[in-house]
Amino acid sequence: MPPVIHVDHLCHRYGNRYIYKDLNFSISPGKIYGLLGKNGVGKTTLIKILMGFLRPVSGTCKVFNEPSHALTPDARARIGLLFEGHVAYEFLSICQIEKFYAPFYPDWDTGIYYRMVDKLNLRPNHLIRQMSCGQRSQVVLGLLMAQQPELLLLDDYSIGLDAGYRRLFLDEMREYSGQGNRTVFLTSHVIQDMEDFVDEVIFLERGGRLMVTSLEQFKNSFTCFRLPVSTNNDTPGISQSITREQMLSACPMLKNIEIHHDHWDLFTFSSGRKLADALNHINMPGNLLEPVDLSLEDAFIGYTGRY
Ligand SMILES: Nc1ncnc2c1ncn2[C@@H]1O[C@H](COP(=O)(O)OP(=O)(O)OP(=O)(O)O)[C@@H](O)[C@H]1O
Repeated sequence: MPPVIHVDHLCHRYGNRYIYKDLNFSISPGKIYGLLGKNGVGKTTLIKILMGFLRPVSGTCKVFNEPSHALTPDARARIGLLFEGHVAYEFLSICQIEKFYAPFYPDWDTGIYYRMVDKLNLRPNHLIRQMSCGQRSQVVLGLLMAQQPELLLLDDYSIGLDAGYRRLFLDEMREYSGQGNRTVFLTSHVIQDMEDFVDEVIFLERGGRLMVTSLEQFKNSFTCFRLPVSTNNDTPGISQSITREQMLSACPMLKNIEIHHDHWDLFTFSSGRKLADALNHINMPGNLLEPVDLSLEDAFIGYTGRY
């Protein structure tokens, strides 16, 4: 099956500052993809390119095999967009906004829209700008679901939502993605939401390095091991005189190290055995490594670093 999104040698810059020089990835239909990366790496920029708000400086970004900045109306009608959690046209009421959106989408289903917004128990002429953030997200859900899009692009759907509304949103998305070959591509700063939700994660790092992997594969292969720090050189552990940079350059299989006062957390894609051997080889106490359980958020911070 052809990819839903195909990004090839994508380059973008603001002024003379490059955000990415050579970004490449593909998105297959029928899966939920979560784009993860630290603040400022270029997630929103990528979403803006995918949504056609920005034209890439060079390279291609195709959605349904058409350049994202020049999509035909037919291709547009297959895509549901949510940008930074916002619903546009807040001056409209619940029923007015439905009438406004409907003609743009050939598969529009008014019943789906009202199934979502009826949960709010508000009058149809209630204005969107007079709603709470969570209530608005219910209208957003109704507008997105009624389009019955094949691809949903969601930028920061969780802005301002409490845990209950976030859960509601994700439940609807899960139901949506379970029907046919529907694809979701989302960003969120709430990593724990992604843990039970996404199939694939796309890690974007500063400078445009990118890793696409299944969530399961990432959680199975990216691990953390704890090494105690030797206090006053009389307890077993890593010597206090060694720096993080020395350790990283002596042991290339380490992706990252977090230093705490009494221990180091070592993040790696290697097995405990291989890491222990590598540490022993450079006269570090590899035999003291202890595996650490990681949530997706821990793994994300371990992978990308804190700052
Ligand atoms: N219009 C613009 N002009 C100049 N620089 C910009 C513009 N928009 C974004 N940037 C810069 O590009 C970089 C990437 O921004 P972007 O908003 O894509 O990051 P992000 O990964 O979405 O960040 P966050 O997680 O904080 O939302 C940032 O350093 C930002 O300051």
